[in-house]
Amino acid sequence: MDEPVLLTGAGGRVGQAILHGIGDDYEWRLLDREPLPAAKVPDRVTDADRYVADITDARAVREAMAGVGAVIHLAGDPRKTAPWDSVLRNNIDGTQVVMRAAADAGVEKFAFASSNHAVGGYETEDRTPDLYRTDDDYRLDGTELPRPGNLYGVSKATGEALGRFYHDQHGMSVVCVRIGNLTKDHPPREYERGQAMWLSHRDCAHLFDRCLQADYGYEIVYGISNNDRRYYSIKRAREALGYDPADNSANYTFEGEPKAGAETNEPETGESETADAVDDAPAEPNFPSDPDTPTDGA
Ligand SMILES: NC(=O)C1=CN([C@@H]2O[C@H](COP(=O)(O)OP(=O)(O)OC[C@H]3O[C@@H](n4cnc5c(N)ncnc54)[C@H](O)[C@@H]3O)[C@@H](O)[C@H]2O)C=CC1
Ligand SMILES: O=C1O[C@H](COP(=O)(O)O)[C@@H](O)[C@H](O)[C@H]1O
Repeated sequence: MDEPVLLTGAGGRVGQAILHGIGDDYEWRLLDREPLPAAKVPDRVTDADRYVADITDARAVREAMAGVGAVIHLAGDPRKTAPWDSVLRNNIDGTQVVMRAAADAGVEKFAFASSNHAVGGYETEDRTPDLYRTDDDYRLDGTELPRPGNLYGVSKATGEALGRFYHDQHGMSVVCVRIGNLTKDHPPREYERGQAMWLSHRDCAHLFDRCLQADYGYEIVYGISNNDRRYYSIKRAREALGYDPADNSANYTFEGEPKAGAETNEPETGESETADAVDDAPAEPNFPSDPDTPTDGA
């Protein structure tokens, strides 16, 4: 794969998990609408490779895209309660701008941060909470139709469809990663659903590394760790990308503490400035809420 790799939304939680894991392995171009403090930027990235821009600004995105070999596209509104105005602008329009610029620039590989919320509607009343438990064998595997449970999920399903279009019409390799629930050092505490879809930081970095390295056409995969308790299959991620996750939420108690004797090998990342910065990331990031627009089904 040709470098550099453009990482949009580089300053956020997922972006920082990726940079903390594989920040030294690629030549990066980082784009975020917020300026990134030095602690969030790998040493080798020069000022010229840092873009403060909004992804809906087509001219700025085209400039950042020039000469890029691959894209990891994370920028957007990550809130499951996000109103339509925001997901329309940041997640749908923004994703189209980035994908179009990538296709026009001849980018080889494009990894899109989709979400579990693109298929949240499968978590019906009769399936839950059993679905979140080890002895339930129901699995979504990425071949099912999207079934969003909120407007944020609709925007992610739309991003997946845009990816299909840019693959079919322009030949760009596109992988849509339906990310589960990313948390650092331990699975979400006291949250069955979150523990079933946990994605550890190092598995996140490894998964997006595989998105940059593997050969594929168009794929939808689930981005979760190797959790015993899960309702998303990671078979396709293993087969198409060579994903080989290291972590498993079963090695932690319901409260998120490592179980005695279990291999809780998600390394403590507290020593890293970059990781500390991630930990401090706001749970509800920088998006104004708009009471006049619907947030159906949050
Ligand atoms: N954190 C998680 O567990 C999950 C995240 N995702 C997706 O992964 C992506 C990243 O999520 P997080 O890192 O958690 O979110 P975050 O809010 O921590 O990071 C998003 C970053 O994108 C930037 N950004 C937002 N809108 C932008 C725009 N219009 N132009 C330029 N930059 C913009 C923000 O400044 C921020 O640095 C999102 O697309 C989200 O929907 C999907 C599933 C789970
Ligand atoms: O798409 C996303 O999903 C995760 C997990 O969803 P939740 O319903 O369990 O909170 C969420 O944490 C993240 O912010 C969001 O972007």
